[in-house]
Amino acid sequence: MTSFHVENVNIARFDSMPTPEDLHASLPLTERAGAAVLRGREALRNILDRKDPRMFVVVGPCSIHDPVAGLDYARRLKQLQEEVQDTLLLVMRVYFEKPRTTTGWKGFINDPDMDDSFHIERGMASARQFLLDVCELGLPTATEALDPISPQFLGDLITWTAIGARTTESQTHREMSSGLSTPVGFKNGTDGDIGIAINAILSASHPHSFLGINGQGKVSIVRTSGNRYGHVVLRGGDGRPNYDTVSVAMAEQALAKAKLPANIVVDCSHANSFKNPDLQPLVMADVVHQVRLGSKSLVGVMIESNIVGGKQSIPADLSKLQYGCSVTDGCVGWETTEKMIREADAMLKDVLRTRLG
Ligand SMILES: O=C[C@H](O)[C@H](O)COP(=O)(O)O
Ligand SMILES: C=C(OP(=O)(O)O)C(=O)O
Repeated sequence: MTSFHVENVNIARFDSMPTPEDLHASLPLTERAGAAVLRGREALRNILDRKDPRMFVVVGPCSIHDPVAGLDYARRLKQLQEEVQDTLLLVMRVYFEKPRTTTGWKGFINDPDMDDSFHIERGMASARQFLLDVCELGLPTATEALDPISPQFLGDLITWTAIGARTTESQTHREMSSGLSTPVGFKNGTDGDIGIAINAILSASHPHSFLGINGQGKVSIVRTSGNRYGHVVLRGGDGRPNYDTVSVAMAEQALAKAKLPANIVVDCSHANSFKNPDLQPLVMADVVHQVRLGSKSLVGVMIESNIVGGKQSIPADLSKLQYGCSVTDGCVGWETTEKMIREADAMLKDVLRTRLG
């Protein structure tokens, strides 16, 4: 035993977490929730394989911070899904992990009490409960996979995964994606570079071996078989949108050059709307218009939406939080969301027949 302090110099302490199996045992996947996940994944694969002419819409809050409001949102979305199911597959954004440009609240798993107490063990359990509740409604869910360990805890409840603009270039995230059970949308970089998303799709389509944990929480060599359902998400960047016809055509060319299927999703938020939620309907209408004009590569859109439009900062006194309003990026409110989706449904009705040819 030496007196040298050379290891974990900057680690204050380790606290234990339940294992993924422990959490699954206390909050098991139900028959109904599992069926919703499988149905949603199959529908997405069919859209990406051009066996289903519909578009998918990843829609919901920028981040979940209040499960009660989140479930209120999910119930509304479920009703809307029934109305538009012939043209659109709605997948609820259930984002618990927020990548920050510098610092800020990192989401419901990391800090469920939003007071820097960082009860990750409770955050993970509440996140699983929330996902179960949404899947029980029969709604498919979408999330950003940021922490490479989280999918072991939550992956059975996820239908679509995003790799964010800040992590698409990360080898860790590409390796993780190669083993995910869902289709994965890779965002272009924050600087607008779509090349990193194409490299990510290529990388994730191959098998990888890397370090991770298994269901018993044991450090393991994870060996994956590769994920062939990677696709690009255009989110704009460097202060410029990239959902216009020229940008979409350039993305199609880049995908063709890489011998990848032309599957493109447009994120109506972020740099595509200069983070101004009021502009998201314009982006969505433009994308749907491109589909009406014959675009076959546009398979989906993303909307940041909540019950109440806009955003709020996290107050020191949490009782002052406005119900149903984002604490991260600004969102469109529920009425606008309904209008955007109903208008898209109406615009797509007569063109879907021609999409599979
Ligand atoms: O979607 C959410 C944000 O755009 C992302 O987490 C970055 O946020 P930030 O720039 O406020 O840190
Ligand atoms: C962080 C997000 O997006 P991006 O990675 O495009 O910034 C998001 O969709 O929540």
